[in-house]
Amino acid sequence: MSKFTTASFIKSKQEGHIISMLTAYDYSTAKLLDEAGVDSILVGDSLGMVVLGYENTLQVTVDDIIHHAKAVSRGAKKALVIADMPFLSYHISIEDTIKNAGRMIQEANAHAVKLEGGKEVIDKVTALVKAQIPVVGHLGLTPQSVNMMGGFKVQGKEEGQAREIIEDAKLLQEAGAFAIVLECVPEELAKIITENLEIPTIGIGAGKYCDGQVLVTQDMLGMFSDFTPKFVKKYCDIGGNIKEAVALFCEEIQKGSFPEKKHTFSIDAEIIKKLY
Ligand SMILES: Nc1nc(=O)c2c([nH]1)NC[C@@H]1CN(c3ccc(C(=O)N[C@@H](CCC(=O)O)C(=O)O)cc3)CN21
Ligand SMILES: CC(C)C(=O)C(=O)O
Ligand SMILES: [Mg+2]
Repeated sequence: MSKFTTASFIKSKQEGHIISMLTAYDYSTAKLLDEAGVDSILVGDSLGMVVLGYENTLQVTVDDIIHHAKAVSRGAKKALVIADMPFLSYHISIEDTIKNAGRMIQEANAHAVKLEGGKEVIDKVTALVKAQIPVVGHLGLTPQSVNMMGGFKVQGKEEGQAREIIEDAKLLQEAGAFAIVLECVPEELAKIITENLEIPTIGIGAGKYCDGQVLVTQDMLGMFSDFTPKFVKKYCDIGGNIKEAVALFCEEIQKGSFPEKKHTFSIDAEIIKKLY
């Protein structure tokens, strides 16, 4: 069991602790995030873009998420592990939804699942909670709807759409979600939603009033350069460090300065003589 639980989410909101969440797709990254003290790790379907090189998240499968969530769960000792439900894994039927989410818990050891959408997924959220599977909602820019939204664009700038997001957030809370990710919505709208809810909001491109913040780890470490959303802050330049290190390796093996004596193994000279 994780040290940071679904109950810790609600408690954090009540006590003013800002919930930290970052993505991970592998064991060693999860271990680093966990050791650094992150509250929660999301095995996001951004996996498709960051790790698998797809153009969007639509090709990611349940098996993909399970494969990576298994590795993440082994590396996360304290953090709460959330598995993203991929495109079409919770749209067809309630039965399929519970089976797919159940696999995230049973096979991958995730503690909770996240799914995108508001009123259109409420029946699925209710069924999952009834099946004892904790659910995180996701509103605003929902990348699995990229073909409906016509791109990755900020959501909720018009009154009607803003009201819809506020309403969807309330519905998700009523259905039993324990947190809601708000992606790419205006800061003042995220403030209203956060004030209206008892469950915490976790923002990504949603400003400072949310109860928690989430980023894609490769974005904040400077390891992903296909695009950089406005909401990303680069906390370091691991990508630059990797390029420098790799260039140095290539140069040193040409020059013969790597490997050195200390990187090699020895053998008795008598044996070598016999081998010639
Ligand atoms: N590496 C990575 N980071 C993410 O945050 C992320 C993913 N991948 N994949 C899944 C979704 C896709 N996301 C995205 C992708 C692009 C923009 C983007 O380019 N937005 C523009 C325009 C916003 C507007 O003005 O409407 C921006 O400037 O931020 C935003 C979110 C967020 N998620
Ligand atoms: C950006 C976060 C919230 C996400 O859904 C993902 O990484 O897939
Ligand atoms: Mg996602």
